[in-house]
Order: sequence, then C-alpha cells, then structure tokens
Amino acid sequence: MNSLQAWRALPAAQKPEWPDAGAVQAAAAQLRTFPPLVFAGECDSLKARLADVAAGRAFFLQGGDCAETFNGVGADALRNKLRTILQMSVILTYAGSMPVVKVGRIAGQYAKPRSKPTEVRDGVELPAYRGDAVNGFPFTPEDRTPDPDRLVRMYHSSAATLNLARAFVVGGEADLRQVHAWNTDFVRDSPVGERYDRMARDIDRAISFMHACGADPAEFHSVDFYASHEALLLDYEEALTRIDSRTGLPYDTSGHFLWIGERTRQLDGAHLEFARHVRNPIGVKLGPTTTPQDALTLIERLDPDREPGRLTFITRMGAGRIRDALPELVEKVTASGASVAWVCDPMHGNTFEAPNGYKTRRFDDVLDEVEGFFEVHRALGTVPGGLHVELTGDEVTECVGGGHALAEADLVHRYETVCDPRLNRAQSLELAFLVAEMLHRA
Ligand SMILES: O=C[C@H](O)[C@H](O)COP(=O)(O)O
Ligand SMILES: C=C(OP(=O)(O)O)C(=O)O
Repeated sequence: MNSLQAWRALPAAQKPEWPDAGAVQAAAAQLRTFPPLVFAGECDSLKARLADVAAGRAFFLQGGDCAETFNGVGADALRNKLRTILQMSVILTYAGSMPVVKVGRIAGQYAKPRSKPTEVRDGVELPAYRGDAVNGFPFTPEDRTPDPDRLVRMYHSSAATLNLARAFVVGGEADLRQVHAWNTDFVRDSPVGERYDRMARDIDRAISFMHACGADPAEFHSVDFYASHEALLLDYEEALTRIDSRTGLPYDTSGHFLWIGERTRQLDGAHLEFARHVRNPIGVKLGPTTTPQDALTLIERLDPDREPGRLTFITRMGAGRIRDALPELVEKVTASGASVAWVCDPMHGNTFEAPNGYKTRRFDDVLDEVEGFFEVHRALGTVPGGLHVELTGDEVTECVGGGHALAEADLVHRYETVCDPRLNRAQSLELAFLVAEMLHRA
C-alpha cells in the first residue's frame, strides 16, 4: 500500500454504505483513466495566493451551493452564481484595497456529510441523501440506495461545470465595468440600497478614474477563478490523484482547493491521512468544540514544513459562540509560529429548523458571526482572511432576513436547495457590502 492509499487502513467517517464494493473499485478504475480536471500548477498558484491571504495581503472569498446537483449543471444557474461571486469580489476588493482570491464551491461539491444516516418520512426509513455523487434526492428506495456509477457522473458533471466556468471568467462575464454596473443595479433596486449607495458611487468613480488614466489591464476583463469542494469520498479523490510531471509530487486533480469537513476531521481518521499526502492547498472546518491542541495537531499533520498557503482554517462556530470559542484557538496557533489563513464560514453554525419544517438560517446571525470573526482578529492583531459562504445567484427563499426581510412564511416560495439553505443573490450582495464596511473600518 503506498502513502496515497494509507487512508484505507483508517476509519473513514461518513462513508456511504455502498452495496457493492466491486462496483466502487470499477468506478475508481475508470476514473483513474480520465484526464485531470485541474493542473498542479494552478493549485500551486492558488497556494501562493493563499499565502497572501494568511499574511493579510489578499482576501479570500469562497462561495457556491451547499450541494451541487447533476441536473443543476445549467448555464444560467452557473452564470448567475459566478456573477454574484464576482460582484461580491469587486465590492470587497475596493473596500479592502487588496486582491480578492475567488474560489467556487463549484465543479465537485456533490457529496454531503449528514447528521443522521437515515431519514424517516411517514414511518418509512431510508438512507439519508448524501449528495448526487452517492444517491438520489427523491425519497424512494431506488434513489436512496448508494450507486458507485454516480462517482463517474460526478467527474463528468465537474468537467462540464469547470469548462463553462473557465469560459465565463475569460469570456466577458468578468468585465469589471459590467460587474460593477450589476452592483449599481442591485443598490438601486434594493429596499436598503441607500445604505450602500455611497460605496457603489465611490467604486464607480475609482473605475472611471482608472479608465481616464488609460489603465485597461487584462485583469479588468478576466479573473482567476478556482474550484473547490469537500474531499469527502476518498475513493473518488484518490482516483483523481496524479503525479505532477514537473515535481514528481501527488496532486488531487479533482479541484484546486479541497477541504476536510467538521464531521470528518478526526486526527486519526482517513480524511486527514489522505489530505496529508496531496500537495493541494487544504482547508479544515473548525467547529465550536475544536480545542487548541486539535488545531496544533492538524497543523503538524497537514503542514509539517510550514509551507506558505498550504493550510486554511475555516471556522464555523455559530454567532453565539464565536466570540468565546475563537480567541484561544487563534492565540495558540499564532503563538506556535504557524501561519494559516483564517476564514469565516458564518453559515454552518447558524442553521435551525423553522416551525414550518424548513431548515433555514437568519441573515442577522450570519452577519453577527462575521462581525464576531472580525472583532476577534482585530483584538488579537491577527488577520481575518476571508469568507466561506453557501450562496446562489438566484432569488431563492432559503435564508430569512436581509434587505427584503424574507420571513419564515416565505420559505415555501422558492426553497430549492437539496441540503442546506443558501443566501440568495440579494442577500449575498448585501453581505458583501456589510463586510466591505467592516474591511473599510480596518
Ligand atoms: O452542509 C453541511 C452538512 O451536510 C449539513 O449541514 C448536514 O445537514 P443535516 O444536519 O441535515 O444532516
Ligand atoms: C458540511 C459542510 O460544512 P461543515 O463541515 O462545516 O459542517 C459544508 O461546508 O458543506
């Protein structure tokens, strides 16, 4: 067994109960023959940019669906999502006066860890939906049975999405003037737009000034955009791992940036063991029960050489916990001399079930967690490096609050997520303006 397979000897939390191990091996064998989805050199570029994030020279913005679906690989939905991320990044670039590193939860986010292995409806118990890479969302025994052929579909869906995303970000969608024009439309149409009007006009003036000076660099027309997902299904991730011809080192070519989730970051578990051996930049989600010793051990295991940009800690404490739980972690990690990028996921610690049964999040809680994140880092003199958000570019009704004051009774209208609730386009842009105010105060 080589080091890339060492994870196989360790417990893998959240592993689907595949009915046929032989079929998993067959799917993995097929995946091994496919071309890489991303290149090692691109992963290295992202790592260099994450080193800037850790040092406070760039801001990180990671966003996209909770769970991508095979049927959702449509051009319109992807365009709307990319536009939203680009719009947010223009606002944040201006406010922070620094580059924004743009990363999608895109082109690979097809597998979900779940709180419970099964779901019960009207007395019928079936396996929980674990993402389109594992089983189907409809509540039938056929759909809910894990199917390894889905691992191959995951590859093809990721490839189609990434192809389209790459075309969008060089083919006009990323034009700075156009992206900002969409922001001014948002400010004009939002019921709370007045609050953001001044910043939008300032950005307008800055762009006009640069054009008047004759500045029209390539960066105004296309952007670097990276793909990321949770490295949950290790059979898939191992099968997509390739040896980089430049360096002879292994890279997981399923995406540029991979993260280990809160439910699979066990120090002696398979997910950590797999991630140790690939050279991609790696993220780890840290929930409110993470101890400083956990964080230090994660650093030792994942980044023993203290490679700049290698490790990102994505904290998801919950609005009510972050101000108590985060300081000690940041203090002890900083005191150890390690340099990690600190990123705030204000979504996963703030989920609750509304009385009408919809899983939702309050916009105000999301905002409060981000505020807490900035407060903690400001107090310690450390770097609040970025945001990790579940969002869509469509006007869904999944999270409550925001400028349109979405109520729990509205959730029924356009609740389209197959797992966790996402910020819609207006809520995402509003969050960007509010975070911009925090960056501006820095
Ligand atoms: O996206 C994250 C997890 O998959 C999700 O929060 C789990 O949700 P559950 O508690 O409904 O299983
Ligand atoms: C499962 C996720 O998050 P966490 O591991 O933080 O719960 C996720 O980001 O999809």
